[in-house]
Amino acid sequence: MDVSKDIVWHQHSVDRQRRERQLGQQGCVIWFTGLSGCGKSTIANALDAMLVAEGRATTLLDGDNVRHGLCAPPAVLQPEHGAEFAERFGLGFGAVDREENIRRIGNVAALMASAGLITLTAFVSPYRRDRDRVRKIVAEAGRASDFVEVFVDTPLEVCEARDPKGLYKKARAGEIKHFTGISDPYESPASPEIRLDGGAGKSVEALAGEVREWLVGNGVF
Ligand SMILES: Nc1ncnc2c1ncn2[C@@H]1O[C@H](COP(=O)(O)OS(=O)(=O)O)[C@@H](OP(=O)(O)O)[C@H]1O
Ligand SMILES: Nc1ncnc2c1ncn2[C@@H]1O[C@H](COP(=O)(O)OP(=O)(O)O)[C@@H](O)[C@H]1O
Repeated sequence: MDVSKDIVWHQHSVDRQRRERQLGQQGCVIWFTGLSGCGKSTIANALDAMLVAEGRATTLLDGDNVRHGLCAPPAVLQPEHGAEFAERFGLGFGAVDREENIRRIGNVAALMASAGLITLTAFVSPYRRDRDRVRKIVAEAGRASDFVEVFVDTPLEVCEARDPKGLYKKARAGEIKHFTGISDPYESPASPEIRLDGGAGKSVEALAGEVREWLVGNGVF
């Protein structure tokens, strides 16, 4: 039985253009990607604060936070939902789990952009194919220019020296499997809209400012 045939798209009376007119802006997705510790969350957070101070409507989705709820690991789901459910829907860091993590986030981000929000996301998102799929989802929900990939290009040595959560230390000790940059790959974006030099001594505000300048310069706002 093909259940998908029984699911029909519902056209709502308030469309995207109406929501965007009301907010006085166009929705988009600003997708930060990079190694753990490269600065994604901090820079996205600073940009978010800048945009909100200018009166723009934004939202910020962050890997660590989303993995507490929408994309929780099996151990978080198990007490409430049971072992079978947790095993089926809980997400870890293997390639397929990351694929599903980014698929869920990508769809949520596209929905938020469709509601007219400037949607900032901060996920490691190490696989090019997963990021490209999100680009496609976001473009299909609106315009091709709605997806802006921001590669926070910080050398592994710098990220590892920062190690604010002690995760690199654990990964080196073999206590965390599939750790990006150590025991798992990171596929750098081939042609991101924006590349930030996260390890060159620039301040977080300067890097967030670079993204803002690009967005204004390229007519995203
Ligand atoms: N194995 C492994 N690899 C990478 N990161 C790990 C891992 N285990 C835990 N963490 C912590 O989880 C955060 C990354 O979650 P994401 O949802 O962004 O990852 S992914 O996009 O699905 O690859 C990441 O957050 P950031 O440091 O903010 O990037 C880490 O704190
Ligand atoms: N441009 C920067 N210069 C100096 N320290 C930074 C810079 N960007 C981020 N940091 C610091 O690096 C650490 C990791 O940043 P974070 O935003 O948590 O990275 P990610 O979200 O990519 O894991 C934090 O302690 C943060 O304060």
